[in-house]
Amino acid sequence: MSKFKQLYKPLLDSAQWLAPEETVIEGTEFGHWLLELDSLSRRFERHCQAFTVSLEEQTQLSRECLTGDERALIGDVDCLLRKVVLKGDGVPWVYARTLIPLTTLTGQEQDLAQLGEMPLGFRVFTDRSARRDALVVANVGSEDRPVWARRSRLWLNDKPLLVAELFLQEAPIYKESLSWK
Ligand SMILES: C=C(O[C@@H]1C=C(C(=O)O)C=C[C@H]1O)C(=O)O
Repeated sequence: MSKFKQLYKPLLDSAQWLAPEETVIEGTEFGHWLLELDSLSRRFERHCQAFTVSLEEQTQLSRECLTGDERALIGDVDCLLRKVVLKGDGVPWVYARTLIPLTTLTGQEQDLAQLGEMPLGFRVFTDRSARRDALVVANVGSEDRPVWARRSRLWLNDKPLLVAELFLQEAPIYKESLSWK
């Protein structure tokens, strides 16, 4: 089992999601990252020479495996599960887990199943219909050493997908000297 699966999946699974206004993130530097409504990949690109995605796993997930929360957000449907690690200059920055309902993988959106190592954000945010909502955040670390995660729903042509992201220790969001841009 890969390190990512072993360490990061349980962290994301344990997240107690909160609305941003219920947390301390607003007005902070890292808050600007967590609240990004546009593409996170595009923003990361501005903080490294080479932004890459490594595809850890892509499998089909039966609707019975969804949590109640997930069902409420994307429907009671079978999904494609995509797990990736986003890297800046080879350093792991984010572990991301995306649920793409099979009902979303229709028409123009069929290509979402074939992204491979192309960042999902590059595909989604070039589409004019793209939008993000239902954004929640969680600190899965401690108060002294926060490890931030967020979950949000993306819409493409009114079809949903659900992305959960865990911001790893080396991610630029923790670097105070870097202003958000
Ligand atoms: C959703 C975005 O895409 C990023 C890329 C992902 C992928 O390739 O699977 C997953 C989550 C995101 O952090 C984004 O850039 O905002």
